[in-house]
Amino acid sequence: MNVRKKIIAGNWKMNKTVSEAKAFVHVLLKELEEYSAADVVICPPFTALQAICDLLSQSSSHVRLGAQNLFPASHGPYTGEISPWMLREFFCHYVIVGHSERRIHLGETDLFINKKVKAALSASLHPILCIGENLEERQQGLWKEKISQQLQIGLKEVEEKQLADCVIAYEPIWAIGTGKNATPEQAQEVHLFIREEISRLFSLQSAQKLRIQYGGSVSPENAQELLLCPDIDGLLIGGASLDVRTFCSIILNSTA
Ligand SMILES: O=C[C@H](O)COP(=O)(O)O
Repeated sequence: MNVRKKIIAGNWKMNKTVSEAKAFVHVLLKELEEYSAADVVICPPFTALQAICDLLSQSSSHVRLGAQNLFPASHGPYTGEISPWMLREFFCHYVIVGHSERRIHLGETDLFINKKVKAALSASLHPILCIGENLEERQQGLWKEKISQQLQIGLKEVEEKQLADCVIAYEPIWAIGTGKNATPEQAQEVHLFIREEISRLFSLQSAQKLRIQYGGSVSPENAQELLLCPDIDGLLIGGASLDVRTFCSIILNSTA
């Protein structure tokens, strides 16, 4: 039986001022006052973490805070970077690592992402490790090799007991922000493959416990059928998480 609790996360990317973030969270907390069916996570820009942390600490909601990135060191001469311990100050529970936008625009490699995964875990943060193939790799039938490599290197030296604190997000690059989501069949095929790879790298038991999110053009129209797939345990939502009513409708209509 699938006992994995669904996890719906909103990745705002480089969007929203602090006042916009506060207005969003006020409505979110009201809409989700009684809600606990899935874990809900908001990943705002660093600048809004303090304000959202304050709002969440005054509420009894189950909404969790996540960051969009971290640097794999506790402190030091890394201009412009944020350490895992700084994120802990805002009671962040989750941190996105390895998002394809950072891999593409900032040249992040699997090895560097692996350092971030381990840094997050050592500070008791839950890394959301993003993986996924680009259009060319999909068209050439190379997605298995790509995903296998991202998992193998991204989770290198992660202990099996730490894997329980990780979330994997499958985000096909060709589906991000394009309005062309992976079909439930395509996503399920990859999620099952990810679980098999995790079983190979760790154990069947750990693979069965691991939560695997789908991300890429999730909308109120496609969220429910994606979440009905047996190996899809949640969603990592970009564009559709920016409007609070849309985000709430996805959560309430697809996980209640
Ligand atoms: O982290 C979120 C993903 O990149 C998906 O973004 P999107 O929902 O705008 O396609």
